[in-house]
Amino acid sequence: MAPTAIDPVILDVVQPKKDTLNLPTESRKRLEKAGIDLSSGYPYRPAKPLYLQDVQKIRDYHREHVDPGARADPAKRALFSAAEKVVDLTAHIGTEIVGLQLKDLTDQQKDELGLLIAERSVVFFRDQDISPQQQRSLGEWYGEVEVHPQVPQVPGVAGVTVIWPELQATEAKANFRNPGGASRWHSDLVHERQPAGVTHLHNDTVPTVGGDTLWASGYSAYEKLSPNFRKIIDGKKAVYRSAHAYLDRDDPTAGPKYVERVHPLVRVHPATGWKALWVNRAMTVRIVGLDKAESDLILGYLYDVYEKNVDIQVRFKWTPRTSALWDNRITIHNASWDYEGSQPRHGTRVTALAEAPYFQEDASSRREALGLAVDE
Ligand SMILES: O=C(O)CCC(=O)C(=O)O
Ligand SMILES: [Fe+2]
Repeated sequence: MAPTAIDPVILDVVQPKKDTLNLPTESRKRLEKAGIDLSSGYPYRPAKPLYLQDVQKIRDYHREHVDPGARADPAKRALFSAAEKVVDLTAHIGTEIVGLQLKDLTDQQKDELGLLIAERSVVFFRDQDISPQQQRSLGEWYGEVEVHPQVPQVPGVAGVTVIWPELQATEAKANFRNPGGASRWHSDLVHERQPAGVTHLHNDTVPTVGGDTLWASGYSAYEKLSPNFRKIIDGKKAVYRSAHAYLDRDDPTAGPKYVERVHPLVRVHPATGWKALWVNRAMTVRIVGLDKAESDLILGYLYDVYEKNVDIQVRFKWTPRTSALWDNRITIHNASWDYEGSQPRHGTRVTALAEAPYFQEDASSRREALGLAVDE
């Protein structure tokens, strides 16, 4: 049966507006240097699949995931000895590496970087000379590179998505009071059977003022909870839903529906073995086994702990050609839209999918593992 009522948001996504925006000069130069064909419009926007049933089938099977960070030298000698400087940006989260080009990392350094990202949650590299193709190759090291059914992509390089807030604002209204999109606390691709691990965003053009991105630590959010409260949520599961909605082939008049998936509320990172709170306000629907009112109350509290404790967050000021690599298993993030589209911001992004989230009762917390004071 043909759909009779299609949500305009979906229509926008499947029927691209062609080239109404100017690609920022430095972004264009980078893409042209990489041999990207811009002649048929930019970005490339996949139109299918459009139906929930089709999207649900994508990657709905088990894949082995061996985490590169889990086999790395814990001292990260190859990475650290080659870097000019390694600077922690806050005590809990965020490290900047100076003097290395991501495209030139050895296999050993890539493993060690995987472990550093797992420990520090997000790692930054400024002044990178990296093509979308090199970005995808690096992403493949950390897991299967996700190819999104709807999100705009770099033409000819499947799996490299385009993060261009100006473009996104043309699809879903954004304004100062309701910026929407990535400008709210979230984590990427939670609806996948094996959700996002390492995501690498390379911003080639950024505003001179504003457009920062914030990350918060899921390890530390978990450790902000009392030991008794941790016992309540340990082992619980929740329903997570996709950022994008799709038409239901069996019920096309019902409006857009999300892909939903059940995962643990607290998960363990395979490289560090530490427990992390894994919720986000944008995409967690409910805790399985609780009444809605109970679930809403607990989730609301967990979001607050995660979003409001500034000591477990990092706020990063971008400069052009900076790469950020973060681990979605242990963080939430939020892109500030304070510049309100007044200046261009453009980047390319690759996400590596990781293991199916798991919980392990006897796993430690980060503070326990680091020998810091706990439970006070
Ligand atoms: O634009 C940003 O800083 C982050 C956007 C985002 O949420 C993402 O790339 O997953
Ligand atoms: Fe995101």
